[in-house]
Amino acid sequence: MFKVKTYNKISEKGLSRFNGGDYQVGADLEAPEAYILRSHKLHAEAIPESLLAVARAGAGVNNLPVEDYTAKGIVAFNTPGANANAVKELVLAGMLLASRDIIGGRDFANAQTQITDAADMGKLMEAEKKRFAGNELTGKTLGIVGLGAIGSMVADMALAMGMKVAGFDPALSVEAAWRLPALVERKENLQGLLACSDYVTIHVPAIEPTKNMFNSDSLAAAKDGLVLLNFAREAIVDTSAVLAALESGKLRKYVCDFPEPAVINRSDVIALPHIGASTAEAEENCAMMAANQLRDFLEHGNIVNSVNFPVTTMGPVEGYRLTFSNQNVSGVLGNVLSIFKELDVNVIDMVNKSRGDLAYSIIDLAEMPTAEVIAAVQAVEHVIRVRVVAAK
Ligand SMILES: NC(=O)c1ccc[n+]([C@@H]2O[C@H](COP(=O)([O-])OP(=O)(O)OC[C@H]3O[C@@H](n4cnc5c(N)ncnc54)[C@H](O)[C@@H]3O)[C@@H](O)[C@H]2O)c1
Ligand SMILES: O=C(O)[C@H](O)COP(=O)(O)O
Repeated sequence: MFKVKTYNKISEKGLSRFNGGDYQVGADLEAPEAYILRSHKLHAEAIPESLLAVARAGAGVNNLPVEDYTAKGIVAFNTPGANANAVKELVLAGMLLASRDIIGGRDFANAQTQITDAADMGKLMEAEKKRFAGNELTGKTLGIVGLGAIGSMVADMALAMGMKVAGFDPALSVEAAWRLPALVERKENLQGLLACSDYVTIHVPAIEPTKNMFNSDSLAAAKDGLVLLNFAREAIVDTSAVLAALESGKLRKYVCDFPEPAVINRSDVIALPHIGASTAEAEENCAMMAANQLRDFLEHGNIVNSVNFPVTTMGPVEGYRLTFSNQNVSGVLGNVLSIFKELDVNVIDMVNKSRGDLAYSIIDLAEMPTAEVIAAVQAVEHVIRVRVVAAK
């Protein structure tokens, strides 16, 4: 029996993935083996000894103490790309709302409750519509910062809208590069991207190198009248620099999914309450992916889409499987295999992968390892955590 503790509201379709397995799922569980959550912040919470894995149903993991998890051999998962389409669609909405005064026009029309005659209403609308005119997106340049799952979808969408697209992503993976449309013009630095763009949309993770990436220095390079869209995280943008740029006209509009008090109720800010991934489709996709990944790890020891462990898979467990994580230094695997030799344990198959300072191994054994074997592996220098899983 595995206990999976939930934080936030997780889609039922995702949680139903635990049906048919030996699982207890709920918000009030003691000594859980796993968490599944969305944006709930876990930095301040004690980490239970029982915890083996944490699945973030979503992309950003800045709400997780990932380094602490790594030190304890706890696997942190996210769900890459599972909510990207939802964010892409809201970016389009944000650009449209910033380009034409759709919200002002809606508010104006709704305010005319005193008019009862249709002809009078029509006359007023025609007379006042010039106040809400704007610009089209076609022909304008969109700069995309971060060309991963969301950034590449936004690029496709903008090209389909007839926009020119420029991108900046110094950490672009080969896989992400393959996904990018050839028409995206690659920029070598943020300033170059800001200088050529009418709209700039941010799709990078909140990590140390992206903290306050949009500050008074970088914004100074922007084309006058830029529309900046932040559907990534608050920490990436220095809000006081954004406010100064709005005052000076350097920025025309700031569209933001992570509002701070200083941006609320300004006519040049469109503030939304972190709804980029809040569609039924994205919530289901993320929850199903997170639950599937958790089950594969808890039942078989396999790891995909972790943010701290290497991808390590060996299919479903058919007999007896021992897994262990260790600091990535030489000799650990050899020492574990020596124990198997000494204690007469037959290895059937194995895989060993590393990622930075961490390594992880899955080893299929001919028999259930005894308590003596497990304790001996756990005692090997640099081994962090040992688990045994067996076929049902
Ligand atoms: N508003 C929302 O509801 C919502 C939804 C999903 C994701 N997000 C945020 O958006 C972020 C991106 O999501 P994603 O799914 O596209 O992630 P992703 O990992 O697929 O893409 C992130 C991209 O940023 C790039 N990058 C990293 N550091 C960079 C830097 N210094 N400069 C430029 N590029 C850099 C990476 O190389 C990668 O290509 C998430 O980390 C999360 O914070 C917000
Ligand atoms: O990083 C993400 O995936 C988004 O910010 C979505 O967060 P949410 O799951 O809390 O809506």
